[in-house]
Amino acid sequence: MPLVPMRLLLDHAAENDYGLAAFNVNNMEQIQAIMEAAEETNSPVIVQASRGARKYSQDAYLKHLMLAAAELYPNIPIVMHQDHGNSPDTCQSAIDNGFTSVMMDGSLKEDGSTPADYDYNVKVTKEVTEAAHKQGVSVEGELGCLGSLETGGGEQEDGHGATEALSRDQLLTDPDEAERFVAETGVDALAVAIGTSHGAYKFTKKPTGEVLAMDRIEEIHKRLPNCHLVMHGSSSVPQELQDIINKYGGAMKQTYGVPVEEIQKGIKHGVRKVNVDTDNRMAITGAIRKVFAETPEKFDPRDYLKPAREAMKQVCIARMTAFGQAGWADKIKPVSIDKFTSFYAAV
Ligand SMILES: O=C(CO)COP(=O)(O)O
Ligand SMILES: O=C[C@H](O)COP(=O)(O)O
Ligand SMILES: [Zn+2]
Ligand SMILES: [Zn+2]
Repeated sequence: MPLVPMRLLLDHAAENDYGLAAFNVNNMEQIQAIMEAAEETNSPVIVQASRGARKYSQDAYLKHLMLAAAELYPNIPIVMHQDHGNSPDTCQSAIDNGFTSVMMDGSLKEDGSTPADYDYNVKVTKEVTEAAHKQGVSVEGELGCLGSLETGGGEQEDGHGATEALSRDQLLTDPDEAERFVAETGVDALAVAIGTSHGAYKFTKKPTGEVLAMDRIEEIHKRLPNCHLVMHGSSSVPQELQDIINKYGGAMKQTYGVPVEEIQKGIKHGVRKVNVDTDNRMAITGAIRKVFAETPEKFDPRDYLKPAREAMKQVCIARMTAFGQAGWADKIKPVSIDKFTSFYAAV
C-alpha cells in the first residue's frame, strides 16, 4: 500500500468517531515498534518526524524506512507527517522527501521560539496549504501557543516552543479566531492550545480543568464541527514508566501528563490526531536502563534495543486501543497522494 495523505485517515476517523495517535520517530526501532503494534491491533498509522528527527536520521534513511514499512505491511494505511514545520521551505522539503502530510506551525516564527501574530500565521499556513494540496499532501496548522497554564510559561523542552512568558490568552486557542483561521487557510486539521506542553513535565499534579482546558476543545468543536482537531503534548507520562526509569538509576522528578480519559473526552469532541512522543521515549529508556542495571556484562545493542522496541510497542498498542483506532486498518481504502490531488481540487 502506498503512503497515504493524512486527510484520508482523519476523515475516516471522524466518520467513525475515533482518534488516531501520531507517534514521533527518529530511528528504525521506533518505526518497527509502531508497525508491530498496528499489525497486532489492525490500526491505521500516523508516523511523524520533527525537524530534529529529520536532522538526526537524515531524510533518505527516514524515507526508505517508511517505504519499507509500507512494503512489509501492505494492509495498513500509513501517513508520514512533518511535525512542527517552521516554514514553507521545511514543509516543501518534507514533501520532496516522501512525506504525505505536513504541519505548518505558524503559531511561532521561523526560529521556532518567538510567538507569531495571527496575520503571519495565516500567511505562511495558507501558502503551505495551497502548495501542499496541489501535491495531494495534507496540512495541519496551529493556533495558540503550547505552554503551561500552571506556570504561564512557554515550553522548549524539545528545542521547539515559545521561550518567553505567555499570557492565558496566548496559551488558549480562541474559538472565534479558530473559525476564521480554518476558513482563511484551508487546513485539513487544526492543532489547538489548551494547556498541554511537550515533554515529561506538563503538570505538577493530576491536572484539573483549570490547567487542562478540555472545555476549549468542546467550544472550538461547536464552531468547527467539520474540522479535525489535534492535541499536541498528549503523552500521559504514566507513573509506572517514571518508576521503572527511577528504579534503574534514572532521576526523573515526579510529574503528571495528560490522562488518557481526558484525551478520550477530546475524541468525543472532534479530536482526531493525538501527538505522543514522550511516553515512547520513556518506555525505551526504562527498558534500556533495566538491561544495563540487571546485566551490566552485556554489550550487544540488540540485547537492549529489543526490549526497548517491545516496551514502545506496548505503549503504542495501549494508545491505539484507547483512542479507538484499533480494528480499522483493513477497512480503509488506500489512496496515494497523486490520486488525492483531485480530492483537493474539488474542495
Ligand atoms: O506533541 C508532540 C509532538 O508534536 C509530543 O508530545 P509529548 O511530548 O507529550 O509526547
Ligand atoms: O515536538 C515535539 C516532539 O516531541 C518532537 O521532539 P524533537 O523536536 O525533540 O524531535
Ligand atoms: Zn507549536
Ligand atoms: Zn507538538
